Amino acid sequence: MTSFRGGSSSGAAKPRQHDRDARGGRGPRAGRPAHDPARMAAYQALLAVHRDDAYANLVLPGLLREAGLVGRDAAFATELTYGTLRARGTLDMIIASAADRDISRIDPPARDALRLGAYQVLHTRVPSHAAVASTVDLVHSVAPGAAGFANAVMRRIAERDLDAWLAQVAPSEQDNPVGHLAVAENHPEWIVRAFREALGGDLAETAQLLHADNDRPEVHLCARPGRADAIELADAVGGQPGAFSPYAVYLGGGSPGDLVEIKTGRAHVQDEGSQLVASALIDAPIDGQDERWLDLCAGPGGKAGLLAALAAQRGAHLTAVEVTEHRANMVANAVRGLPATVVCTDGRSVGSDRDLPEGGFDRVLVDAPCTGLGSLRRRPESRWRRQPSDLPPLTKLQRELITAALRAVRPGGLVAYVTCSPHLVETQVSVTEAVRRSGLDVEFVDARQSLPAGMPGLGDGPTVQLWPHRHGTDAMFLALLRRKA
Ligand SMILES: C[S@@+](CC[C@H](N)C(=O)[O-])C[C@H]1O[C@@H](n2cnc3c(N)ncnc32)[C@H](O)[C@@H]1O
Repeated sequence: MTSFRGGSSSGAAKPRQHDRDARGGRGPRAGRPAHDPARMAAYQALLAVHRDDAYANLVLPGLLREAGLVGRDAAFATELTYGTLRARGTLDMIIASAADRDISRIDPPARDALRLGAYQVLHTRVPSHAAVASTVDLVHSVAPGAAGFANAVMRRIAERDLDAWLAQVAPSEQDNPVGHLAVAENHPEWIVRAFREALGGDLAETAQLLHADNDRPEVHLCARPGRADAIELADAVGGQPGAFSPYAVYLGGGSPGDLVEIKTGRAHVQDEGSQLVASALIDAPIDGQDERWLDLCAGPGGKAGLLAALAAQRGAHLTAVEVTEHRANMVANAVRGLPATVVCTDGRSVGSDRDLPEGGFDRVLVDAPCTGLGSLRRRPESRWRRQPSDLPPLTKLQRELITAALRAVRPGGLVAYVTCSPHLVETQVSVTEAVRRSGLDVEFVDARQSLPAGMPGLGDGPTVQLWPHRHGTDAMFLALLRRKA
């Protein structure tokens, strides 16, 4: 049932942003061989993230496999990798203070090894002497000339606990409460300011959010409507049905990729918040025809998979648009066997692409490219990679895609604008500006009405902001718009 229309990959993957870590970084074998596969796997993951702009969640499974790490060793390597990446900014301040030099003046291989070592000393139950010795061994292996330096720095770090270091390197709580919180909770200050603003200025709640960002999130599955039932799926995988989405299952442990339910397309991995905002578009009432659904930014296909499964149940058809070819292929996989057409084109070409006629759709999802600040807990490195300068090009694209969606939907139809970011500039500002500039007659629909009855913490409407610390979901934003004429 699924068809695919290919196109150019005009919006090719964004160019890599090389930070100063890109200058170097060595794998093992430069000096003494390492005898600690778990720490070496974590080190190599850090190296790939900092030198090659890799994503830890993509690169680590392969490193664990190559090293033959399973069970507790794999869990330890994972904890070291994710924890070190999350805490990087604060660890760097502590390392710089202990080394008495700017972090940029420490060679990348030694720097990553020290980050791993400092994380163990300050955040884990690994005894300090073991953390110091294993770090020096690691530096011997990857940057032999820096072993003495690493030994001295690690010993200095191990002289104090985390609170004592925070008192030394963080701004004082009285003078700069946001700066203090940022260092104590391992987030860049500009992100803490943005979160606080989105939470109405409530610093105590912001602290809860930052804390939730630092917790290892559960894996959520989506039981595909018509193919699986959430309660049966939860039983089958040893998980729990979700608190809010009727399709959600919280996976207790294990690797989701190994589950037969995933391999056979009965379920897919998807944060519960993503399930809620996608299904809210379909559950909101509209008058008249309701068969032509459009997902304007579909790659890699999580929401398209859910929408296409719902389309199969409700006699609708999904057009799933994605600008990059490799992501369009992922969408095609996600909707295989379901009533969907995948179109590889720019979503802004509504009216000029034959697959995207003006007024040709009853429901349109715009899950726009964004900073992803709402899923920091799932992407440990991204909080230190993102910059405020990412916002202007993203918000421009967001507004253009919303405008395209408003042109694609028929009068009376609905558009859902979704971001995986709570940054007000990407949420409220993008959507109100796009509506204002569109010149079309558009009204905001109360999105809370399309979420499960009794769901707490949804604010005053009409838009909805989900939160990790309130709902256990990623911080997804949802605005529902009805085109009146
Ligand atoms: C936030 S992601 C969408 C996630 C997706 N809805 C899901 O649930 O898996 C945004 C997607 O929009 C794509 N994109 C970026 N610019 C686009 C454009 N001009 N037209 C269509 N897709 C675009 C990106 O390549 C990316 O795959």
